[in-house]
Formats: sequence, structure tokens, C-alpha cells
Amino acid sequence: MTHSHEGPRARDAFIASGVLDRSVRDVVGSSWKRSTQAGVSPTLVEPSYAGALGKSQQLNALVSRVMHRMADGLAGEPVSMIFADPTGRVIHRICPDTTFGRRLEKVSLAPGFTYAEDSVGTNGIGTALLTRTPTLIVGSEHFTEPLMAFACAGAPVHHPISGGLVGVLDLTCEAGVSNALLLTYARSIAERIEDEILATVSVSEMTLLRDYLAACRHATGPVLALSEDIVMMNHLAQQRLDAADRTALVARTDDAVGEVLPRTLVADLPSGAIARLDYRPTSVGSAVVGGVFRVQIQEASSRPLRSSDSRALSAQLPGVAGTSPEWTRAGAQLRESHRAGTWVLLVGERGVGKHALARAVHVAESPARHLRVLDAETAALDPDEWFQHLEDELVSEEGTLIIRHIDRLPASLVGSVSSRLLEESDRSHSAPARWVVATREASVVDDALESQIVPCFDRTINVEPLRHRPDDIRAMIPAMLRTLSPSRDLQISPRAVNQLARHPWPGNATQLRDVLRRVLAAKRTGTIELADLPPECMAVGRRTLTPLESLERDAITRALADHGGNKGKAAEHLGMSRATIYRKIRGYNIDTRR
Ligand SMILES: Nc1ncnc2c1ncn2[C@@H]1O[C@H](COP(=O)(O)OP(=O)(O)OP(=O)(O)O)[C@@H](O)[C@H]1O
Repeated sequence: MTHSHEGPRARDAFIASGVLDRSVRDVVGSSWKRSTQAGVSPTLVEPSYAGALGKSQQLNALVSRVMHRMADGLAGEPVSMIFADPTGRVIHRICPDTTFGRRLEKVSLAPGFTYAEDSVGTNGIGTALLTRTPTLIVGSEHFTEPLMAFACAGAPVHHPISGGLVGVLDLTCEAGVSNALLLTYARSIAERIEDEILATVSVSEMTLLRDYLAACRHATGPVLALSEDIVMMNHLAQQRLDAADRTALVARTDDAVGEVLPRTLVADLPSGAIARLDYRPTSVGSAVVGGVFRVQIQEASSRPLRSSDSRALSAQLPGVAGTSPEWTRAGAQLRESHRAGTWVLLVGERGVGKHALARAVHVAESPARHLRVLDAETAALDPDEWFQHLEDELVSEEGTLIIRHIDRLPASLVGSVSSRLLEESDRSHSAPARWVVATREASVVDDALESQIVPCFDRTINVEPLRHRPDDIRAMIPAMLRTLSPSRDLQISPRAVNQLARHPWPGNATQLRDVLRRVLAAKRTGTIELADLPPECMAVGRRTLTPLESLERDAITRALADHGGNKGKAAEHLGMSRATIYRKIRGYNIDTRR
């Protein structure tokens, strides 16, 4: 094993020239090559953030119990015990030594972050998951430099009946103090977890396993099986999808698991590929206990989008500001759908700019055609009249129809609107000049909406909250000032812009616009200074958060809300120490009084 002083040299030589020194272990050399191919940075650790909540609450609770029992042996040692799900997302972390815990935080080895090999390169978690073999990675065997200070031993945890991967148990310590026992200990904890799972396997799980195994036998593509407590995916899912795509796929299954009837979902994956998920429920008696998804992947390269189109697709859209990757990607996907005549459900928090984006794409792509906007929120006033407006629009051969707030359609209209849209969407594929986009708030969950309205659309595109796009806030401020007051020559100072860019904007662009409107009412000329901003914009963090930080702040805020503001419980839920959550609440200036 090359854990000695040859190690750093062998790694440096590989990074510089791609040449593998003979002293490098095979498992490490192959992983370095895969890390290079995946485009992992050798100098930065940049794990993606997938949210701290694992899908399988019951499994996570079981793992947490075993880990806490076994963690007694770690007291006083700078060792951390970590469990990550099959996608490499860290679910639990126990680290009694707080100084060491802080070092792990610096490399984002914390709940919610993805330590898959294609996310952070060679490491005990990701490499063990990918090779499905207990793996010890020490010091300079890591691909990225900041991880070289650590040693990590990952032992895959398999479901004792299906054999499917349920995650990986990892022990991480300082590189200098590691020894081979680390891996032995990790394996024995993994075995304890497997024993515990076996002891709790129930009839419903056995039934789900039977359906999953039957689907896998005939599968030529990824297969996923899920219940409230189990996520299983076959080898093809691990091979064909990277960590971010796998996480997105599992998140998309939320829309079907528990449904009584089979259905098909479409998911846009971060890589640009589209996945079609065919769902079949698993039932025990009359109760649905989970479901199996057969997945077909349409690679980005085989989609109608030609690469020569991509630049035009991501070009600035008229009437809206923003250059963040999230905003640009949503715009490009929407333009692509317009060109293909694909009907879209635009999903996002209130006021993020869904309607503005759909309008902008219409203007950019088909300015000569007519545009009609119907707001489902107003349908309750006169449902028959509203439905007639919809009917009038759908019979016309071309043009864009934007249905705003489709999640607020009155229950009495859901059935008729759904059948009318389905009927027309079939016809529309031969008439791509007719394009329909509906907007929907992300947090509204409603059975009728999921089962009847969502299937009317070919794809879903997400618009990210403004707080995850601080650069867009900066771009939107002058654009909004111009539209709110075209005749006035008003400037805004950089300090005021910085302050606005740091605000979390729970009401998104709508709230930003309202704030600017209020500022303009009081300020007629000159430069808008910090002091001109309303008080609600002043209570913010001291600096602009990175996108990952803002995701973490959201996760903490959500956990606090879910646990009635109890910081201890929220910390436990997120796998953080109480000290960490207190520090983060202060650091992010989270208001805990709500
Ligand atoms: N990128 C942008 N550039 C400039 N203005 C924007 C941008 N995004 C949104 N706006 C403006 O912010 C306001 C809110 O946007 P919009 O109505 O499109 O949001 P929405 O997501 O459809 O909201 P809701 O969910 O409440 O229907 C509008 O006045 C819109 O013109």
C-alpha cells in the first residue's frame, strides 16, 4: 500500500501527467482515472448538496440507532462515523470530537452533501459505493487535495434479503492516525446494521422486494423500488446515472409512490438527460406499501436539441434579467420545449418569475403568434366562464397559452380541465405551433393535481428561489427600477445593492419589486442609498451566501419549522451537534421566533 511518502508524489505525478506509478494500489489508480474522467477538481472539494433528509425515514432511524450504540467506542477519539445513502449523500454523521468535526465541515463532509466518487473524487464513501467493496482510502490516495489530510474506511451496507445497496458506513479520521483496523471496525458496524434490518423486515418489505426482483430480472435499464422506508436501485442505475441524476430521480418518485394506479412520470435530470419513469404500485391486501419504477433514459445528446442551438437557447431573454446558471438553464429548457412543442409545468416558489419566464420565451421564440394568459386562481369566480376561455384557446391552431397557478384550480374543474388538456395534448404533438405552459407552486401538494393535472404535461421545469441566485438579484434591481419608473434617472449605490443581494427574499421577485416600488415612492431623484431601504431588508446575514450555504440555511430553517423551533431536535434531525446548529443559526441570522 502506498500510504508513505511516495504517496503524494505518485498522486502529483498522476494529476500532472496522467501517469500511474507502480506503487499505487489498483483500486486507487482506477478510481483516480474515473475521477479525472468525471471532471472532479484535484484542488477543491465541491460536493453537491442534495438535502439532509434521506428518503427512508425508518431505515435512517434504524441506522442512527446502531451508530449511536457503536459510537461509544469512539469517545475521545478524533474519528467520525458516517452513513451515506446509495447515491453517496451523507445522512448521518457522529463526531464526538468537535475540533475534528469542524475540520470535516470545512470539506463539507456533513449531512446533505454528496460524497459520491464523481462528486468529490476517490474517497472511502464514494469509492466503496461504486466498487461495492469495503475500501480504505488514506491521505494522498484521495484525489482532491483537501481530503488528503484524512483517512476514510467505507463498508457498503447491503439489504440482507435483496442484496441491494442501502448505503455505506464510513469511519473517517486523520490520515496520520489511521490503521487497518479502521476498515475492520467499519465492516463490523455495517454488519450490525444489516442484522438490524433483517430483524425488522416485514411482510410489506418482502412483497416490495419480490416485485423489485421481478422487475430487475427483465430490466434493460435502471430500476428503482421505494417505500416509505426503503430505496433500492439496481446496478444499471448506479452505472448509467451520476450521483446528481440519481438523487433527482429519487426525488421525482415522490410524485407517485403511494399511488394506487400505475402511472408514468417524466423527470429532467441535472445532466440534461430526460428520464421516463413507469410506476407500478406494490400492494399488500388493499394497502399500497410502495412501488417499483422502471426507468428509460433519453440522453441529452439524443434529444431534439442540436448542439448548435444551445447558445441561442441560453441567450438573454427579453424583459427578464438574470445570468445565474439556474435561471439560464430554466430559460434554455423552456425555449427548447417551445421549439419541440412540449407542454411544460413550471414549478417554483411564489413570485420566482415563472410567469415572467414563460412570457419571455414566448416573445423570444414566437413574437408574431398570440399569447393568452389564464389565471386558475380566478376560475372559482365563474368556473363555467373560465372553462369556456380555456376551450376557446385550445381550439385555436397556434399560439401560447399560459395557465397560471394551476394548483389553485377549483376542485370542481380539475376533472374537466384534465380531460380537455389530455385530449388536446395528444393532438398538439402533430401541431407544435400550439404551446401550453402552466405554473405551479412547489410546496402545494394535492392528490387531484398530481394524478390528473400533472400527467397532462410532458415535462416539469423548476425555477429556483431568488435566495439561491444572488447574482440575479443584482441584475434584476436596475431592470426593475427601469420598468417601475422609466422616466426617472435614479441610481442605486453598490452598498444598497449588496444589502438587497443578501436578503433571503421569501416572497422572491414579487417581494423585491414591491420593496423597490416603495423605495421609489419615497425617493424621486438621485441615488438610492442603504438608508433608503425599508427596515425589512436590513436584517440579513453579514455577507452574500454561496448557493450551498443558502441551501444549508434553508434545510436548517425547514428542520426548525418541522420540529416546532426545537433546536436540539432540528440538530439531531440534520445530524449536526447542538453547538453546530446554534452557530449556524447565528451565522445565517435565522429568525427562530417564528
Ligand atoms: N428575472 C426577472 N427579471 C425582471 N423581473 C422579473 C424577473 N423575474 C420576475 N420578475 C418580476 O417579478 C414579479 C413576479 O414574477 P412572476 O409573476 O413571473 O412570478 P411567478 O413565479 O409567476 O409568481 P406567482 O407564483 O406568485 O404567480 C413580476 O413583476 C415579474 O415581472
